[in-house]
Amino acid sequence: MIALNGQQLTFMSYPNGETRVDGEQILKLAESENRISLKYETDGDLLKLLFVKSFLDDHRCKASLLISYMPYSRMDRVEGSSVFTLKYTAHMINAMNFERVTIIEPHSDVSTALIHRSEAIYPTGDLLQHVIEETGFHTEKDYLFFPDAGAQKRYSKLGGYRELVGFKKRNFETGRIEQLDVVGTVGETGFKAIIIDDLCSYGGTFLLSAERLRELGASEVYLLVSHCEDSIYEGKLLTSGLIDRVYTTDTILSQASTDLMKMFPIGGMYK
Ligand SMILES: O=P(O)(O)OC[C@H]1O[C@H](OP(=O)(O)OP(=O)(O)O)[C@H](O)[C@@H]1O
Repeated sequence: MIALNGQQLTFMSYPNGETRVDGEQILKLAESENRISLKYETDGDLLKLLFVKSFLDDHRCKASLLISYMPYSRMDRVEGSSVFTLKYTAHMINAMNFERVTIIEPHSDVSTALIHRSEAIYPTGDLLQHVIEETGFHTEKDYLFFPDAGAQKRYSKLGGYRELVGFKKRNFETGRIEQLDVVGTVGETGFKAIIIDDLCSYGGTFLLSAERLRELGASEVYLLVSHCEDSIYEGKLLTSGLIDRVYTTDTILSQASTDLMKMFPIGGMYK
């Protein structure tokens, strides 16, 4: 999905699948300085972004870009036979020459290192306050849980909480999380835990996290994840009985289809 200055653009397709871009629609919304928002749904959105930005360039209109979820941000290194596709996605975005690129919670610093004139923003800090109020979380006796060192680093500015960190091993051939150990100890049992991370795909990471936290004595386990794919509904997390509620945003997810999920409209806020 592409929005220009807060208005979603519509695209038609030619019979062979090529995209028909309506220049009149773009020019009606265009100003001398423009904000393009990308809500990544398919790779085709990257091509649409190129068409819109190039058309604005031809009309001497400047544009900045907001990326709700940075596509390929997890492919931030070479792993086995997996290609470093984030690097090539960043090349594409750099070639479009935006004035400024703002990325909502990229998976790692590699995204902002590769994309020119970019910055990352982290709405999870604000959302955590909502979750704390809604769940009755006590900072003196309850815990935040980061499933891996990357999550702990990403949210290192969230000070003043008791923390537990996971150490996870993913099999890159199958994509499955094969092991997740908790680093740190807890005092009393019967505590609440909020798992915090950037992305939920099938939810395997959080299923194992919730299992470990319950074994340690957690009585309530919540998940706060900034980006959530619709594939969460195909995984076992929501039916496991191990998670009390999932809090996420609309940066990827289309809708919260169960009461177990709460979706904050962040993508809209940053349009
Ligand atoms: O729902 P799931 O399928 O479990 O995926 C979610 C996990 O995947 C991502 O990490 P990833 O394992 O890619 O992190 P890495 O950079 O440490 O490999 C993300 O940060 C979550 O931790």
